[in-house]
Order: sequence, then structure tokens, then C-alpha cells
Amino acid sequence: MPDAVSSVGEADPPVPSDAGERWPGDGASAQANGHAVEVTDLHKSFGTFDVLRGLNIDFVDNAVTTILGPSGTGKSVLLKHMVGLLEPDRGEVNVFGNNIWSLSESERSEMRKRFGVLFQDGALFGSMDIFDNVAFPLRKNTEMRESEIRDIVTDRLAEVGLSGAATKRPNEISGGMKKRAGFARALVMRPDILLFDEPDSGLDPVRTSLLCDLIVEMHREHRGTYVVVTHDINTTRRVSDYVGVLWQGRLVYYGPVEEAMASEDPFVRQFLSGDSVGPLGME
Ligand SMILES: Nc1ncnc2c1ncn2[C@@H]1O[C@H](COP(=O)(O)OP(=O)(O)OP(=O)(O)O)[C@@H](O)[C@H]1O
Repeated sequence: MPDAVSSVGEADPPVPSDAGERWPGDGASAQANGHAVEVTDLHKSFGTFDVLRGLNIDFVDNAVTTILGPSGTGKSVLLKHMVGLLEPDRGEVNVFGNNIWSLSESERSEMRKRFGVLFQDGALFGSMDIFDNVAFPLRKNTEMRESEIRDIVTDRLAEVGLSGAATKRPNEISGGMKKRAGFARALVMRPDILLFDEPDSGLDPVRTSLLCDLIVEMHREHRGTYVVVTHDINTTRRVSDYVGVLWQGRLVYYGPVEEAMASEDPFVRQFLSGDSVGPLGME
């Protein structure tokens, strides 16, 4: 592993070695200030459209932070900056103390392996069965033997309740199962940081609750820094330690979930109540 990356953590590399080992992201690799990711004065425009306009937010290590905000306000663009898929026009994203864009390309690739991402639809490969989908990152990024891969994938599938679906193709399982398969795949490299882009989209309320329970359970089991983008207040209430509200490319509220739920802040109140009247306009 490159120095700039390995120097930030104490010991645990992101690449799994054996199933019994403690996962990284348990605080050992956090910065001294307890932030896994620090986003500072982040600006991003596409053409003439200024999406992120000086965004500042720090993500507490080993906590679940939920990002709320109206559609088109830059939540997914933020996630893409965190994982190093987009380069800021201005500002910095520091991951465990390293500015992603001061790393070399190969160091950035190593840094990306510290992230797991759960996309809205699970982003599964339609040509592979669920087992191979979940095994994919291990086969691509590690030198593990197939027997080790089988053990890890089997464990992760059991954790997300998909032991019986290993040989099914994505088009043979429900939307909720696809998300759980995507979750298992996001966990398989034992990430320090897990990003969820609207994990509850397209799920009915019961399946949303079940997925929330799974997120909480997996976080309790494996620790790490979870960042959840959602529009759903119940999801926010169920999974979060901290809540941030984005509007027009800036953070307009941040606080512990209990405070957010009781907050009189007009942005938070309007978002939580779904009220059309308030500071969160259409533009
Ligand atoms: N690669 C890109 N090129 C041009 N415009 C982009 C690109 N990526 C995002 N945008 C624009 O940036 C804005 C913010 O997009 P983003 O997906 O981050 O919104 P969001 O807050 O996640 O919204 P939603 O809640 O609807 O998913 C949108 O207007 C989008 O069209």
C-alpha cells in the first residue's frame, strides 16, 4: 500500500485477510479529531450550474450520518467527491487526513478501496448470479483463494439474509433483495467508510424498515463510518447518529439526530414536515 495512504491508519489495511480479524474503521484509523472524512469549502459546477457552493461538513468516524436535502441539491455529487470520483473545482476532501487530490492516481485507487458504496438499485451485474456479484470486488482487488472468497461471501450473504438466493440472477429477485445483495457486496472488502445513496428508494415502508434495521445491525457488528443519503424521515430517525441538511450546495443544518428531530431550525422543520412553505424552495 502506498505510504501516503498506509500512514494514515495504524495497522489495518482495507484488504481482508481472515474472517476472524477485527474490521478497520473501529476508530484505529480515524484522525485525532475523530473525523473519517472532512469536506472543506467544496465547490463544484457543471457548465454554468453551481452545484456545490462552499460545502463544509465533517463525518464523525464510526457514526452514521444522514444527509437530507431537496432533489438536485448536490447530495450524490457530494458522495462522488468523497470517494474521489469527482474532482473539486475548489476546496478539499480529506479522508483519514489525506487530501484525496494530493494523492497519486494509484494512491487514490487504494484510498477508494476503503470505501463501500451502495447504489440505489444495488448496481448488480445482470450476467452474474448473486454469489458472483458479491464475490466480484474480492476477485478483482485481492489475491485471495477461492476457498477464502467463498467463506467471506457466504458469511456476508447470511448476514443480509440472502443465503438462499446465492445462485439467483438479479432479475430473479425483488428490489429489496437487490439492495441487500448490494449491501453484502459493499461490505465484502470490509470498508472503513460506507456510502448509501438513497438505500430506501423504491421500497415499501416495511422493507424500508427492515433495511434500516439491517443498516443499524451491520454498523453495530462491523463499525465504520456510514453516510446515508435519503429523503425518508423514518430512515433518518432509525439509522442516524448525526443529520446534515444540504440546500443549494451548502450545509444549512447539522446536529445529532435527537436534536434534529426536535429542532426548530426552519430548514429542518420544513424538510421533516414536507411543508411546501419555508426556506427550501424549488430552485
Ligand atoms: N456529471 C454531471 N454533469 C452535469 N450535471 C450534473 C452531473 N452530476 C450532477 N449534475 C447535476 O447536479 C445537480 C445535483 O445533482 P445530485 O445528483 O447531486 O442531486 P441530489 O441532491 O442527489 O438529488 P436527488 O435527491 O434527486 O438524487 C443536478 O442538477 C444534476 O443534474
